[in-house]
Amino acid sequence: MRQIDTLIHARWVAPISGGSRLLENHAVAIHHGMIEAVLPSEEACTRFDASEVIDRDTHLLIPGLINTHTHAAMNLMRGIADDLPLMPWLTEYIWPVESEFMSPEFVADGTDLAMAEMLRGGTTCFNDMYFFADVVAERVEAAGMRATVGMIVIDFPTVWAANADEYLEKGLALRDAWRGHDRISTVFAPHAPYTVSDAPLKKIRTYADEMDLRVHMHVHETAFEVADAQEKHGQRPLARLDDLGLLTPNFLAVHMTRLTDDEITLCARNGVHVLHSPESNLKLASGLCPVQRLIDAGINVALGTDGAASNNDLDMIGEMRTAAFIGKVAADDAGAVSADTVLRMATLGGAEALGIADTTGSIEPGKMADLCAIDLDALETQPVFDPIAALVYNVIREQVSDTWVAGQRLLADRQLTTIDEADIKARAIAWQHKLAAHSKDAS
Ligand SMILES: CSC[C@H]1O[C@@H](n2cnc3c(O)ncnc32)[C@H](O)[C@@H]1O
Ligand SMILES: [Zn+2]
Repeated sequence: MRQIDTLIHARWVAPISGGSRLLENHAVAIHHGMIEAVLPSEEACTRFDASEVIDRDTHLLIPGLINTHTHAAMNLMRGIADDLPLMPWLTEYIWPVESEFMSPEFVADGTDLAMAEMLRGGTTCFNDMYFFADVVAERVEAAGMRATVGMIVIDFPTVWAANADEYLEKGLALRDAWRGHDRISTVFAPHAPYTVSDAPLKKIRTYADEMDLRVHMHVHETAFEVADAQEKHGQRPLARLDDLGLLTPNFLAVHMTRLTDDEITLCARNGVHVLHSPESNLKLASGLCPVQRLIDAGINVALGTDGAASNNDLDMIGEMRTAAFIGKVAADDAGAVSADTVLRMATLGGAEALGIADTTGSIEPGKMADLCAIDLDALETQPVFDPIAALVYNVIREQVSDTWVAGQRLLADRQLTTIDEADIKARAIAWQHKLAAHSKDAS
């Protein structure tokens, strides 16, 4: 018998890749953080002697969910300014609060709160875009999560950097500091076409090509953005980004509403990935992303929540349901954006977008054990004809029992193992008192 670290027996396993849609009564064998085998439970008992055996006999085991677009620390601004469209939300509330309160402490506490929420909802990896990315990386390291951390650029001075060159310098220093880390990597993160000028975008394009790094950017979020770009640059944002050479397989375009057929063809031809954030798009009334049309054109569409100030949660299970529902309406077709499609978007599609699909995103030997167990035993989930459909159309995130990253159980029977829940809750409430005067309700 082979000695291994962990054997997880599950009622169902959805591996996402490898040919089987759903396996019943299977086990996942884990050693040194890596998946060693996925095999029938009975056979696993004869082949492996595990130090830890975990039975999940009413559960569905899926790859850990990958939140491909968020601003984790914005969890501290959850509910500060609701019921507003993007630009007034940003310019009258969010940016003023950020300019007054942004600090390493804010980012540390906000990121911890976000990671606690994400792990409790089955998310194992997130792609972040925020200030003090050095602090984000340190908190991710401490919590044991996986993340791609944004080397942000925005063309106005903040407490993080004075100008685009300094943002880039700090980003590249961050990349050097975390290069080769097994769970943390860096991506360029220019904020949006309307906040970053041509010169820094050209530099980012050159660096991204040279270093083969992803470029994560809000694009075509609203009709206003598109109209404003036409007025200021004489062309729509995607056309400008294309002229700047940014539309490549390294480009991650967040939001992507108001797309023409030609723009979809352009993105497909250039291998652009789309990071779909349906709840933020709905709440800010930004617009619809034509997900099924993008998929039909051959574009990889992944899923993200955006920040908690525009969502107002980091619930990837809820986001899957919303993506499926709104995707059907956008396509005028109940068969569009199926449960299987959104589960793939939230797992392997996310890993492909972030360039980490050799490490995570599916349950197969050789990948890291980034996993999520969901208990389907709840009365409200019965009867379970199809566990994947139940997950997308019925389950709530409180049914997530366990979350593993690289084989480490970061949520065990709904208890976080690396983040102190009571402490982070108290810190969030302390920030609420500091920020209270800036909330929309107070004005
Ligand atoms: C440069 S750090 C990130 C920057 O983005 C702001 N932000 C958060 N959500 C959105 C969104 O949906 N669209 C555009 N900008 C957003 C955040 O407040 C930071 O300032
Ligand atoms: Zn965003």
